[in-house]
Amino acid sequence: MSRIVILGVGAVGGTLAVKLTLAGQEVLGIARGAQLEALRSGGLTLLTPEGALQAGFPCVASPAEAQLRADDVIFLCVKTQHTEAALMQLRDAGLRDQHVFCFQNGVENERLALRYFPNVHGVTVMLPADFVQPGEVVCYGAPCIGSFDVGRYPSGCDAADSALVACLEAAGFPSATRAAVMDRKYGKLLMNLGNIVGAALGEGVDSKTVVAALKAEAEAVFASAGIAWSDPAEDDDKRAAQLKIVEVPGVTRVGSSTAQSLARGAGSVETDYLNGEVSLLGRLHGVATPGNDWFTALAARLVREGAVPGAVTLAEVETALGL
Ligand SMILES: NC(=O)C1=CN([C@@H]2O[C@H](COP(=O)(O)OP(=O)(O)OC[C@H]3O[C@@H](n4cnc5c(N)ncnc54)[C@H](OP(=O)(O)O)[C@@H]3O)[C@@H](O)[C@H]2O)C=CC1
Ligand SMILES: CC(C)(CO)C(=O)C(=O)O
Repeated sequence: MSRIVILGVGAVGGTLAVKLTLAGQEVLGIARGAQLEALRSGGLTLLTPEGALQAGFPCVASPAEAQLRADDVIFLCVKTQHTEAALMQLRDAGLRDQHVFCFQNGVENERLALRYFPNVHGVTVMLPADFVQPGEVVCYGAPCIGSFDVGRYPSGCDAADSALVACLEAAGFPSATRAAVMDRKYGKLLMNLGNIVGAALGEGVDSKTVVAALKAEAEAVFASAGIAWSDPAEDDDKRAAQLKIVEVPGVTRVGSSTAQSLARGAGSVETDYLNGEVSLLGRLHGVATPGNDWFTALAARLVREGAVPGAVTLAEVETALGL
């Protein structure tokens, strides 16, 4: 397939860059900060349950330096709070009708992208990976590192989706086109409501009751809003069996992408577009979402205070949520 430009070479973008490069695909990374320096000097190392992989690929600091081509395919792999700025950079760099694939959680990225670009696709990302050290990503999925559903936004599938699925499969990611890809992304959003819970409490804490309360609010909101959703883990037994979270020897998993943002001191988290999406929909459709509201506010507080994962006690959460 033609050149793939990966905007955001972190956990998801970095994993894709290494696996696609090793499969012979032309890749250009767009990265920043210490990660850009590390990628330029030593490439990216991917630690997986089955051993380490390493790849070098060209990297630039912004879309303006990418010399975008008419047939480039863009992978958006930044967290949602960085999407608008990334889209502006792409537009200023001359992006027009090239296909943009949102390899991101939440359901807002595609809508943001479609305001500026006509060919936008959603991707459901099943790929548990940590990015904490520049130059290194750790993947915990086995026997496959990750899997994807791909489809046009808001719905449908086209030749670009099929070409991408073939390319992802050739790189070792079980993938499928899906005409209703956003149904899947709403289902994935339910899973991601627990991101901030694990980040706040720390990964070892039993937070099942808390997460179930957040999901129940979201399901009530989806029902009132008439939003269809499907569970990405349940309705495809074959692919579910292909990806389990397992240990990587010598490494302790940090946790969700939200926990990693706190651990890295990244200065922002994605919660406004995960739990905050539920709050927004609740307000639009007259459904109370006190648990998701509370965690969205908590996330902002944790960022403000420079907190690390595990800074909050279960007792504080249970009191706040009345559990
Ligand atoms: N990590 C995971 O296990 C999973 C993540 N996801 C989703 O995938 C998406 C990406 O997450 P993830 O890979 O974890 O994120 P990361 O924070 O690991 O990687 C994103 C990278 O993009 C960089 N970046 C942001 N804006 C720009 C820009 N304009 N130009 C260049 N670089 C930029 C960030 O830099 P900086 O750090 O300086 O902000 C960071 O290095 C999110 O929506 C997430 O929810 C989905 C499934 C699993
Ligand atoms: C499902 C999970 C938690 C995998 O790590 C994820 O999507 C994320 O980290 O954002």
